[in-house]
Amino acid sequence: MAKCTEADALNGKRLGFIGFGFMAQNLCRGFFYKKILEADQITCYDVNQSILQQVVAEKFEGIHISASNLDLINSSDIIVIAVKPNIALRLLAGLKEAVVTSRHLFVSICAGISTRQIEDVLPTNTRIVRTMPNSSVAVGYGVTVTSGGRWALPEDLRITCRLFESVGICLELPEKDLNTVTAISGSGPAYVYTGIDAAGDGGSMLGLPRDVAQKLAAHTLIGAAKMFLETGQHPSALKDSVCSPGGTTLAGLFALEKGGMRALIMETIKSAHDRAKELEELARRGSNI
Ligand SMILES: NC(=O)C1=CN([C@@H]2O[C@H](COP(=O)(O)OP(=O)(O)OC[C@H]3O[C@@H](n4cnc5c(N)ncnc54)[C@H](OP(=O)(O)O)[C@@H]3O)[C@@H](O)[C@H]2O)C=CC1
Ligand SMILES: O=C(O)[C@@H]1CCC=N1
Repeated sequence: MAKCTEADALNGKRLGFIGFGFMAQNLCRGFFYKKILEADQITCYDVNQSILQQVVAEKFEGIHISASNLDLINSSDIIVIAVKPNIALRLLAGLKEAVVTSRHLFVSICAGISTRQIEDVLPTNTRIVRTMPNSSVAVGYGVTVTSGGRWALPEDLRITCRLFESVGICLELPEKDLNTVTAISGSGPAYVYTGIDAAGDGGSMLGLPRDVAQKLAAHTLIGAAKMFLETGQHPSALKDSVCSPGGTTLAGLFALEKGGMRALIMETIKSAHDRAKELEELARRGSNI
């Protein structure tokens, strides 16, 4: 598991987003927040031009808006593919050959789609890095995993990691693991939000203001995660240290175990992984169902 750092890898690079929906905006917000790129270095294109103009004016002043994906590629060095998986391959296959040149690096954030699928629709030798970031990049606490395609150079992985490391942690793993990563950290924020929401309901049921209960739950998550990461102790040992004999925690854990929490989390990850694999096949057909 390689961790990447490269201080000046992004100097002067121009970054373009194909698709400027939730995730592209999260990334852009993170890059702005961490001041990793100047607004002038970023270009975006989205089919929803009027919404795009409004979003850029309100949140990302100074970034460029392209008139088409072709224009965007012409004016960018690093192209982030940020459309839905079922759209990506057909969109890329529709690009004229001459538009994609050896100076371009394509960075896909699409769930399920393999580097081989992208390579197959772009000119031979096109450099591609597949990534799986998560939405927390927006606040600088993202988790991203990268994997290089057949023609990606070590420098391409360094640049990509530099980019994503600026908005969280970034690891490089073999591509065979990317669907599992998607199921854990890519989709993970949604599981966590559901847990915070449920804690809000539980607290509220007992008379605590819902927002207070949600905040307690969120900070408890941050604290427990930091304890695990910083002490290096096994999660079971940390759990045991909270459980006083005959106390409240074991009473709560008993309810969790009866409800099948462990199996449920494992099943959740397996289901999301299996869906990522399905997306690979669906992308081939240009379908999402
Ligand atoms: N959301 C997340 O937390 C994460 C998402 N991802 C991946 O990121 C990608 C984008 O997801 P997300 O941001 O959630 O999706 P969104 O639907 O919010 O964003 C995609 C955007 O691309 C637009 N679009 C559609 N066709 C084109 C086109 N031909 N050219 C340019 N833009 C186009 C869409 O418009 P329209 O809506 O009109 O179709 C939409 O605005 C997906 O592949 C997903 O797997 C990865 C990690 C986390
Ligand atoms: O739900 C999805 O398919 C995308 C990929 C990971 C997070 N959102």
